[in-house]
Amino acid sequence: MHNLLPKDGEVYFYPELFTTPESDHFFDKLSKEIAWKQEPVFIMGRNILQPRLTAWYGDPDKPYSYSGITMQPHPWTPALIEIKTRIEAVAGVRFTSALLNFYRDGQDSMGWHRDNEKELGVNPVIGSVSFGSPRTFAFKHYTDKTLTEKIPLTHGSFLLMKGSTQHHWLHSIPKQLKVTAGRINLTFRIIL
Ligand SMILES: O=C(O)CCC(=O)C(=O)O
Ligand SMILES: [Fe+2]
Repeated sequence: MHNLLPKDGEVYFYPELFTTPESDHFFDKLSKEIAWKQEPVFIMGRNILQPRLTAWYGDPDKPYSYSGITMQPHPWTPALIEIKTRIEAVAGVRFTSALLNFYRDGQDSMGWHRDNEKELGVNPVIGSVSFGSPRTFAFKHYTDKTLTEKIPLTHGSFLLMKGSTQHHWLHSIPKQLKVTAGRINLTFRIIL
C-alpha cells in the first residue's frame, strides 16, 4: 500500500473494501436506522445549520465534547459493528467512536478542517468509510497551501489517515452541484 501524501502524514486508500452488494445494503440500512439530525453550529456570532446530517455512535464510556458540552454517543448498531470489524482488520487498531455524515446531495459539504481534538491523542488514526454517491475528498497542506491532493471517495471505499496527517493537512468535502444523490460517510476515531 502506498502513501497518498507527498510528505508530513500518511493516507492510504482502499477503493473497494466493501463489494457493491454490501455497500448497497449498508447505504440502505444506515439511511433508515441512523438517528440523523441537522445540527446548528455557532459560526461568526450566529447559529446556522450544518450543510449535512450527522450522528455520533460509539462505546458508552467514551463521551465526546462538542462546542463546550459533553454528549453521550448512540450505542453501536449491528451494522456499524460489522463495518467497524472489517476496517479494524485493515487498520490494525480498535476504534471507539464514529461520526456519521449524510450528504443529501452535492449542495451538502464539509468545510476545511483538521481532526485534531485533544481527546484523539497526538497522532489521530481516522478510518473513513463511504457509501453512496461518490464525492471528492480534498486535502491541502496547512502551511504550504500550494500542496493539494484529491481522492474520489467511491461507494464501498475506505480511507485511512494516520501519523502526523492531522498536524499538517486540512481536509474537506467540497460542494459538487452536479451530484444529485446522497452519500453516507462514517469516520471512525479512537477517543483515548
Ligand atoms: O465525509 C467525509 O468523507 C469527511 C468527513 C470528515 O472529514 C469528518 O467527519 O471529520
Ligand atoms: Fe474530518
